[in-house]
Amino acid sequence: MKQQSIDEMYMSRCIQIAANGLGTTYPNPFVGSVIVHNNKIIGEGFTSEYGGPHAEVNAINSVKNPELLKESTLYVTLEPCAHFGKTPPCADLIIKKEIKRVVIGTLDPFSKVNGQGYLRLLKNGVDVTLNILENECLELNKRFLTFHQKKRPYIILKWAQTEDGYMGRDDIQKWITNQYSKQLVHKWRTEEEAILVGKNTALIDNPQLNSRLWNGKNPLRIAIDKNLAIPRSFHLFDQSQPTVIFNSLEDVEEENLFLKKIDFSEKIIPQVIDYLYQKNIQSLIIEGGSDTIQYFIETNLWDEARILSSDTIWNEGILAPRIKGTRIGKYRFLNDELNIFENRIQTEES
Ligand SMILES: NC(=O)C1=CN([C@@H]2O[C@H](COP(=O)(O)OP(=O)(O)OC[C@H]3O[C@@H](n4cnc5c(N)ncnc54)[C@H](OP(=O)(O)O)[C@@H]3O)[C@@H](O)[C@H]2O)C=CC1
Ligand SMILES: Nc1c(N[C@@H]2O[C@H](COP(=O)(O)O)[C@@H](O)[C@H]2O)[nH]c(=O)[nH]c1=O
Ligand SMILES: [Zn+2]
Repeated sequence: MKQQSIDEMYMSRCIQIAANGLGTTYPNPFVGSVIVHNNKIIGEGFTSEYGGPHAEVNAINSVKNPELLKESTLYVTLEPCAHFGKTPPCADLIIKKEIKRVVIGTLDPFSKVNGQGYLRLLKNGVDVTLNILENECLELNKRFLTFHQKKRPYIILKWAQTEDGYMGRDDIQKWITNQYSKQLVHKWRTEEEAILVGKNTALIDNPQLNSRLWNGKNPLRIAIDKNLAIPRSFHLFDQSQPTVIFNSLEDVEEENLFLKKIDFSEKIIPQVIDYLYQKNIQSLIIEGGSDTIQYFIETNLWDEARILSSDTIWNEGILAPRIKGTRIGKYRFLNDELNIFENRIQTEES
Protein backbone atom coordinates (compact mmCIF):
# COMPACT_ATOMS: atom_id res chain seq x y z
CA MET A 1 0.00 0.00 0.00
CA LYS A 2 1.15 3.58 -0.68
CA GLN A 3 2.23 5.62 2.39
CA GLN A 4 -0.67 8.06 1.84
CA SER A 5 -3.29 5.31 2.07
CA ILE A 6 -1.55 3.72 5.04
CA ASP A 7 -1.72 7.12 6.75
CA GLU A 8 -5.41 7.40 5.84
CA MET A 9 -6.09 3.96 7.27
CA TYR A 10 -4.62 4.84 10.67
CA MET A 11 -6.21 8.31 10.63
CA SER A 12 -9.62 6.73 10.10
CA ARG A 13 -9.04 4.65 13.25
CA CYS A 14 -8.20 7.91 15.08
CA ILE A 15 -11.49 9.40 13.86
CA GLN A 16 -13.40 6.33 15.02
CA ILE A 17 -12.05 6.44 18.57
CA ALA A 18 -12.20 10.25 18.81
CA ALA A 19 -16.01 9.99 18.70
CA ASN A 20 -15.93 8.30 22.14
CA GLY A 21 -15.27 11.72 23.62
CA LEU A 22 -18.21 13.54 21.99
CA GLY A 23 -20.10 15.61 24.56
CA THR A 24 -17.66 15.05 27.45
CA THR A 25 -14.68 17.23 26.56
CA TYR A 26 -16.18 20.75 26.21
CA PRO A 27 -14.68 23.30 25.83
CA ASN A 28 -11.89 21.11 24.48
CA PRO A 29 -12.33 19.36 21.15
CA PHE A 30 -12.64 15.58 21.13
CA VAL A 31 -9.58 14.09 19.50
CA GLY A 32 -8.35 10.58 18.66
CA SER A 33 -4.78 9.33 18.44
CA VAL A 34 -3.06 6.05 17.58
CA ILE A 35 0.59 5.07 17.73
CA VAL A 36 1.93 2.74 15.07
CA HIS A 37 5.18 0.76 15.17
CA ASN A 38 6.21 -1.39 12.20
CA ASN A 39 2.69 -1.28 10.79
CA LYS A 40 1.11 -2.37 14.06
CA ILE A 41 -1.00 -0.26 16.42
CA ILE A 42 0.76 -0.28 19.79
CA GLY A 43 -1.21 2.49 21.52
CA GLU A 44 -4.52 4.34 21.31
CA GLY A 45 -6.21 7.18 23.13
CA PHE A 46 -9.01 9.71 22.94
CA THR A 47 -9.58 12.96 24.84
CA SER A 48 -10.60 12.41 28.47
CA GLU A 49 -13.38 14.37 30.14
CA TYR A 50 -12.61 18.08 30.47
CA GLY A 51 -9.56 18.64 32.66
CA GLY A 52 -8.16 15.16 32.00
CA PRO A 53 -5.37 14.10 29.63
CA HIS A 54 -5.55 14.82 25.91
CA ALA A 55 -5.75 12.06 23.27
CA GLU A 56 -1.99 12.00 22.55
CA VAL A 57 -1.15 11.60 26.26
CA ASN A 58 -3.62 8.73 26.62
CA ALA A 59 -2.22 7.08 23.48
CA ILE A 60 1.40 7.45 24.65
CA ASN A 61 0.55 6.16 28.13
CA SER A 62 -1.17 3.11 26.68
CA VAL A 63 2.00 1.88 24.97
CA LYS A 64 3.34 -1.14 26.90
CA ASN A 65 6.96 -0.81 25.74
CA PRO A 66 7.88 2.93 25.73
CA GLU A 67 11.21 2.09 24.05
CA LEU A 68 9.25 1.55 20.80
CA LEU A 69 8.03 5.18 20.76
CA LYS A 70 11.31 6.38 19.22
CA GLU A 71 10.64 4.25 16.17
CA SER A 72 6.90 4.95 15.97
CA THR A 73 4.46 7.23 14.17
CA LEU A 74 1.82 9.08 16.17
CA TYR A 75 -1.42 9.80 14.32
CA VAL A 76 -3.76 12.45 15.66
CA THR A 77 -6.96 14.04 14.30
CA LEU A 78 -6.04 17.57 15.48
CA GLU A 79 -2.73 19.41 15.76
CA PRO A 80 -1.04 18.66 19.12
CA CYS A 81 -1.38 21.56 21.57
CA ALA A 82 1.57 23.85 22.35
CA HIS A 83 0.23 25.72 25.41
CA PHE A 84 -0.31 25.08 29.10
CA GLY A 85 -4.05 24.74 29.69
CA LYS A 86 -5.40 22.30 32.26
CA THR A 87 -2.60 19.99 31.09
CA PRO A 88 0.95 20.56 29.73
CA PRO A 89 1.56 20.81 25.94
CA CYS A 90 1.23 17.54 24.02
CA ALA A 91 3.82 18.75 21.49
CA ASP A 92 6.42 18.82 24.32
CA LEU A 93 5.57 15.28 25.41
CA ILE A 94 5.90 14.00 21.82
CA ILE A 95 9.34 15.68 21.59
CA LYS A 96 10.40 14.34 25.00
CA LYS A 97 9.44 10.81 24.01
CA GLU A 98 11.42 11.28 20.76
CA ILE A 99 8.56 10.06 18.59
CA LYS A 100 9.95 9.93 15.07
CA ARG A 101 6.96 10.92 12.95
CA VAL A 102 3.63 12.67 13.55
CA VAL A 103 0.66 12.61 11.16
CA ILE A 104 -1.95 15.33 11.75
CA GLY A 105 -5.53 15.40 10.44
CA THR A 106 -6.07 19.14 10.62
CA LEU A 107 -4.45 22.22 12.16
CA ASP A 108 -6.04 23.73 15.28
CA PRO A 109 -7.52 27.23 14.76
CA PHE A 110 -7.65 27.88 18.53
CA SER A 111 -5.57 31.05 18.97
CA LYS A 112 -3.26 29.48 21.57
CA VAL A 113 -2.33 26.64 19.18
CA ASN A 114 -2.91 27.83 15.59
CA GLY A 115 0.15 26.20 13.97
CA GLN A 116 2.37 26.53 17.07
CA GLY A 117 2.22 22.80 17.85
CA TYR A 118 3.10 21.91 14.27
CA LEU A 119 6.03 24.36 14.19
CA ARG A 120 7.39 23.19 17.53
CA LEU A 121 7.44 19.58 16.30
CA LEU A 122 9.18 20.61 13.06
CA LYS A 123 11.79 22.71 14.86
CA ASN A 124 12.62 19.74 17.06
CA GLY A 125 13.29 17.45 14.14
CA VAL A 126 10.02 15.52 14.10
CA ASP A 127 8.93 14.39 10.64
CA VAL A 128 5.40 15.88 10.33
CA THR A 129 2.73 15.12 7.73
CA LEU A 130 -0.29 17.44 7.61
CA ASN A 131 -3.92 17.24 6.46
CA ILE A 132 -4.49 13.50 6.22
CA LEU A 133 -8.28 12.91 5.90
CA GLU A 134 -8.58 16.64 6.50
CA ASN A 135 -12.28 16.91 5.55
CA GLU A 136 -13.27 14.05 7.85
CA CYS A 137 -11.25 15.60 10.69
CA LEU A 138 -12.84 19.02 10.04
CA GLU A 139 -16.27 17.35 10.21
CA LEU A 140 -15.32 15.67 13.49
CA ASN A 141 -14.36 19.01 15.00
CA LYS A 142 -17.20 21.04 13.46
CA ARG A 143 -18.45 22.39 16.80
CA PHE A 144 -15.01 23.47 18.03
CA LEU A 145 -14.02 24.90 14.62
CA THR A 146 -17.29 26.82 14.13
CA PHE A 147 -16.98 28.28 17.61
CA HIS A 148 -13.41 29.51 17.08
CA GLN A 149 -13.71 30.54 13.44
CA LYS A 150 -17.23 32.04 13.34
CA LYS A 151 -17.31 33.12 16.99
CA ARG A 152 -20.63 31.43 17.66
CA PRO A 153 -21.87 27.96 18.64
CA TYR A 154 -22.47 25.25 16.04
CA ILE A 155 -26.25 25.30 15.51
CA ILE A 156 -28.39 22.21 14.89
CA LEU A 157 -32.09 22.56 14.08
CA LYS A 158 -34.11 19.52 15.05
CA TRP A 159 -37.79 18.80 14.69
CA ALA A 160 -40.29 15.98 14.18
CA GLN A 161 -42.99 16.17 11.55
CA THR A 162 -45.91 14.12 10.21
CA GLU A 163 -45.84 12.69 6.72
CA ASP A 164 -47.98 15.64 5.59
CA GLY A 165 -45.61 18.19 7.12
CA TYR A 166 -47.15 19.20 10.47
CA MET A 167 -45.25 19.49 13.73
CA GLY A 168 -47.66 20.70 16.42
CA ARG A 169 -51.04 21.88 17.66
CA ASP A 170 -51.97 25.29 19.10
CA ASP A 171 -53.24 23.94 22.39
CA ILE A 172 -51.78 20.57 23.32
CA GLN A 173 -48.58 18.56 22.91
CA LYS A 174 -48.99 15.74 20.42
CA TRP A 175 -46.11 13.30 20.04
CA ILE A 176 -45.17 12.31 16.49
CA THR A 177 -42.16 10.00 16.45
CA ASN A 178 -41.47 6.54 17.94
CA GLN A 179 -39.55 5.47 21.05
CA TYR A 180 -36.36 4.71 19.09
CA SER A 181 -36.26 8.23 17.69
CA LYS A 182 -36.93 9.59 21.17
CA GLN A 183 -33.95 7.76 22.64
CA LEU A 184 -31.75 8.96 19.79
CA VAL A 185 -32.84 12.54 20.47
CA HIS A 186 -31.81 12.12 24.11
CA LYS A 187 -28.41 10.87 22.95
CA TRP A 188 -28.13 13.98 20.78
CA ARG A 189 -28.92 16.10 23.84
CA THR A 190 -25.83 14.64 25.61
CA GLU A 191 -23.70 15.66 22.64
CA GLU A 192 -24.56 19.36 22.56
CA GLU A 193 -23.86 22.00 25.18
CA ALA A 194 -27.20 23.81 25.01
CA ILE A 195 -30.80 23.22 23.91
CA LEU A 196 -33.28 25.98 23.02
CA VAL A 197 -37.07 26.23 22.64
CA GLY A 198 -39.51 29.07 22.01
CA LYS A 199 -42.14 30.32 24.44
CA ASN A 200 -45.10 28.48 22.88
CA THR A 201 -43.31 25.16 23.05
CA ALA A 202 -42.46 25.83 26.69
CA LEU A 203 -46.11 26.65 27.44
CA ILE A 204 -47.79 23.90 25.41
CA ASP A 205 -45.32 21.02 25.98
CA ASN A 206 -43.88 21.86 29.43
CA PRO A 207 -40.70 20.12 28.20
CA GLN A 208 -37.96 18.72 30.43
CA LEU A 209 -35.22 18.98 27.79
CA ASN A 210 -32.93 16.56 29.62
CA SER A 211 -31.17 13.36 28.53
CA ARG A 212 -33.05 10.92 30.75
CA LEU A 213 -33.12 8.14 28.12
CA TRP A 214 -29.35 8.12 27.60
CA ASN A 215 -26.24 8.20 29.78
CA GLY A 216 -24.49 11.54 29.67
CA LYS A 217 -24.67 15.19 30.51
CA ASN A 218 -27.83 17.29 30.36
CA PRO A 219 -27.48 20.38 28.16
CA LEU A 220 -27.94 23.97 29.30
CA ARG A 221 -31.67 24.69 28.73
CA ILE A 222 -32.67 27.94 27.05
CA ALA A 223 -36.07 29.50 26.35
CA ILE A 224 -37.02 32.80 24.69
CA ASP A 225 -39.89 34.27 26.68
CA LYS A 226 -40.22 38.06 26.33
CA ASN A 227 -42.85 38.61 29.08
CA LEU A 228 -41.87 35.75 31.40
CA ALA A 229 -45.11 33.94 30.65
CA ILE A 230 -43.85 30.44 31.46
CA PRO A 231 -45.27 29.46 34.89
CA ARG A 232 -42.72 28.95 37.68
CA SER A 233 -44.22 25.52 38.33
CA PHE A 234 -43.04 24.28 34.89
CA HIS A 235 -40.08 21.92 34.40
CA LEU A 236 -37.89 24.69 32.99
CA PHE A 237 -37.87 26.33 36.44
CA ASP A 238 -37.17 23.15 38.45
CA GLN A 239 -33.43 23.95 38.69
CA SER A 240 -32.61 20.32 37.89
CA GLN A 241 -30.14 21.58 35.27
CA PRO A 242 -28.81 25.04 34.35
CA THR A 243 -31.49 27.06 32.52
CA VAL A 244 -31.46 30.50 30.91
CA ILE A 245 -34.69 32.38 30.11
CA PHE A 246 -34.14 35.32 27.75
CA ASN A 247 -36.73 37.97 28.55
CA SER A 248 -37.40 41.73 28.49
CA LEU A 249 -38.11 42.18 32.21
CA GLU A 250 -35.57 40.82 34.68
CA ASP A 251 -31.97 39.82 35.29
CA VAL A 252 -31.77 37.11 37.95
CA GLU A 253 -28.95 34.71 38.77
CA GLU A 254 -29.69 31.71 40.96
CA GLU A 255 -27.73 28.48 41.25
CA ASN A 256 -29.25 26.84 38.18
CA LEU A 257 -31.63 29.50 36.95
CA PHE A 258 -30.67 32.58 34.96
CA LEU A 259 -33.19 35.14 33.80
CA LYS A 260 -31.36 37.19 31.21
CA LYS A 261 -32.75 40.54 30.08
CA ILE A 262 -32.22 41.35 26.40
CA ASP A 263 -33.40 44.15 24.12
CA PHE A 264 -36.48 42.93 22.23
CA SER A 265 -36.49 46.05 20.03
CA GLU A 266 -33.29 44.67 18.50
CA LYS A 267 -32.79 41.35 16.67
CA ILE A 268 -33.09 38.55 19.23
CA ILE A 269 -31.07 35.72 17.75
CA PRO A 270 -27.74 37.60 17.49
CA GLN A 271 -28.11 38.57 21.18
CA VAL A 272 -28.79 34.96 22.20
CA ILE A 273 -25.90 33.67 20.09
CA ASP A 274 -23.52 36.30 21.42
CA TYR A 275 -24.46 35.47 25.02
CA LEU A 276 -23.70 31.79 24.35
CA TYR A 277 -20.37 32.67 22.72
CA GLN A 278 -19.41 34.77 25.75
CA LYS A 279 -20.32 31.82 27.99
CA ASN A 280 -18.06 29.52 25.92
CA ILE A 281 -20.97 27.39 24.67
CA GLN A 282 -19.78 25.62 21.51
CA SER A 283 -22.96 23.95 20.31
CA LEU A 284 -26.70 24.49 20.41
CA ILE A 285 -29.60 22.27 19.39
CA ILE A 286 -32.89 24.04 18.67
CA GLU A 287 -35.87 21.78 19.37
CA GLY A 288 -38.70 24.06 18.22
CA GLY A 289 -41.28 25.18 17.78
CA SER A 290 -41.90 26.07 14.21
CA ASP A 291 -41.62 29.86 14.60
CA THR A 292 -38.39 29.69 16.58
CA ILE A 293 -36.73 27.39 14.04
CA GLN A 294 -38.02 29.61 11.23
CA TYR A 295 -36.32 32.65 12.82
CA PHE A 296 -32.98 30.80 12.76
CA ILE A 297 -33.52 29.75 9.13
CA GLU A 298 -34.40 33.32 8.10
CA THR A 299 -31.25 34.73 9.67
CA ASN A 300 -29.27 31.87 8.11
CA LEU A 301 -27.88 31.02 11.52
CA TRP A 302 -27.83 27.24 11.37
CA ASP A 303 -25.34 24.58 10.37
CA GLU A 304 -27.29 21.35 10.33
CA ALA A 305 -30.96 20.28 10.36
CA ARG A 306 -32.15 16.91 11.64
CA ILE A 307 -35.70 16.21 10.56
CA LEU A 308 -37.51 13.17 11.94
CA SER A 309 -40.61 12.22 9.90
CA SER A 310 -43.21 9.68 10.88
CA ASP A 311 -45.82 8.02 8.66
CA THR A 312 -48.80 9.66 10.42
CA ILE A 313 -51.18 12.06 8.63
CA TRP A 314 -52.79 14.97 10.55
CA ASN A 315 -54.36 17.09 7.80
CA GLU A 316 -54.12 20.16 10.06
CA GLY A 317 -51.92 21.84 12.66
CA ILE A 318 -48.81 23.99 12.85
CA LEU A 319 -46.75 23.45 9.73
CA ALA A 320 -43.12 22.43 10.11
CA PRO A 321 -40.47 24.85 8.79
CA ARG A 322 -39.19 24.58 5.25
CA ILE A 323 -35.50 24.45 4.75
CA LYS A 324 -33.06 24.64 1.86
CA GLY A 325 -30.04 22.51 2.60
CA THR A 326 -27.91 19.75 1.19
CA ARG A 327 -28.93 16.30 2.35
CA ILE A 328 -26.02 14.50 3.98
CA GLY A 329 -27.80 11.53 5.54
CA LYS A 330 -30.96 9.45 5.45
CA TYR A 331 -31.81 6.77 8.03
CA ARG A 332 -34.88 4.72 8.98
CA PHE A 333 -36.00 3.57 12.44
CA LEU A 334 -39.12 1.42 11.89
CA ASN A 335 -41.86 3.86 10.78
CA ASP A 336 -39.69 6.96 11.33
CA GLU A 337 -37.26 8.46 8.88
CA LEU A 338 -34.39 10.78 9.72
CA ASN A 339 -33.03 13.19 7.13
CA ILE A 340 -29.98 15.30 7.91
CA PHE A 341 -29.25 18.46 5.96
CA GLU A 342 -26.22 20.71 5.98
CA ASN A 343 -26.35 24.46 5.41
CA ARG A 344 -24.06 25.39 2.54
CA ILE A 345 -25.40 28.94 2.11
CA GLN A 346 -22.51 31.24 2.89
CA THR A 347 -23.17 34.47 4.77
CA GLU A 348 -20.85 37.37 5.60
CA GLU A 349 -19.86 35.71 8.88
CA SER A 350 -18.65 32.57 7.09
N1 LIG B 1 -42.69 18.25 16.46
C1 LIG B 1 -41.70 18.89 17.03
O1 LIG B 1 -40.53 18.56 16.85
C2 LIG B 1 -42.00 20.01 17.93
C3 LIG B 1 -43.28 20.47 18.04
N2 LIG B 1 -43.55 21.54 18.83
C4 LIG B 1 -44.89 22.06 18.84
O2 LIG B 1 -44.85 23.33 18.22
C5 LIG B 1 -45.84 24.18 18.79
C6 LIG B 1 -45.23 25.51 19.20
O3 LIG B 1 -44.57 26.11 18.11
P1 LIG B 1 -44.77 27.64 17.70
O4 LIG B 1 -46.18 28.03 17.94
O5 LIG B 1 -44.22 27.83 16.36
O6 LIG B 1 -43.98 28.45 18.79
P2 LIG B 1 -42.48 28.46 19.40
O7 LIG B 1 -42.34 27.40 20.41
O8 LIG B 1 -41.51 28.53 18.30
O9 LIG B 1 -42.50 29.84 20.20
C7 LIG B 1 -42.56 31.06 19.50
C8 LIG B 1 -42.45 32.21 20.49
O10 LIG B 1 -41.18 32.18 21.12
C9 LIG B 1 -40.67 33.52 21.23
N3 LIG B 1 -39.53 33.61 20.32
C10 LIG B 1 -38.80 32.57 19.85
N4 LIG B 1 -37.81 32.98 19.06
C11 LIG B 1 -37.90 34.31 19.01
C12 LIG B 1 -37.16 35.31 18.32
N5 LIG B 1 -36.13 35.00 17.55
N6 LIG B 1 -37.53 36.57 18.45
C13 LIG B 1 -38.56 36.88 19.22
N7 LIG B 1 -39.31 35.99 19.90
C14 LIG B 1 -38.97 34.71 19.78
C15 LIG B 1 -41.83 34.41 20.82
O11 LIG B 1 -42.54 34.61 22.01
P3 LIG B 1 -43.38 35.97 22.37
O12 LIG B 1 -44.70 35.74 21.71
O13 LIG B 1 -43.41 36.01 23.84
O14 LIG B 1 -42.65 37.12 21.77
C16 LIG B 1 -42.56 33.57 19.82
O15 LIG B 1 -43.90 33.92 19.65
C17 LIG B 1 -46.45 23.39 19.92
O16 LIG B 1 -47.61 22.79 19.44
C18 LIG B 1 -45.44 22.30 20.21
O17 LIG B 1 -46.07 21.14 20.71
C19 LIG B 1 -42.56 22.18 19.50
C20 LIG B 1 -41.26 21.75 19.42
C21 LIG B 1 -40.89 20.65 18.61
N1 LIG C 1 -43.24 16.17 19.59
C1 LIG C 1 -42.02 15.63 19.37
C2 LIG C 1 -40.85 16.26 19.87
N2 LIG C 1 -40.94 17.40 20.59
C3 LIG C 1 -39.82 18.07 21.25
O1 LIG C 1 -39.44 17.41 22.45
C4 LIG C 1 -39.72 18.25 23.57
C5 LIG C 1 -40.12 17.46 24.78
O2 LIG C 1 -38.98 17.04 25.43
P1 LIG C 1 -39.05 16.24 26.81
O3 LIG C 1 -40.05 16.93 27.69
O4 LIG C 1 -37.67 16.26 27.36
O5 LIG C 1 -39.52 14.84 26.48
C6 LIG C 1 -40.79 19.15 23.06
O6 LIG C 1 -40.94 20.32 23.77
C7 LIG C 1 -40.31 19.44 21.66
O7 LIG C 1 -39.22 20.33 21.66
N3 LIG C 1 -39.66 15.66 19.60
C8 LIG C 1 -39.56 14.50 18.90
O8 LIG C 1 -38.45 13.99 18.68
N4 LIG C 1 -40.68 13.91 18.44
C9 LIG C 1 -41.90 14.42 18.63
O9 LIG C 1 -42.87 13.82 18.18
ZN1 LIG D 1 -2.83 18.49 23.97
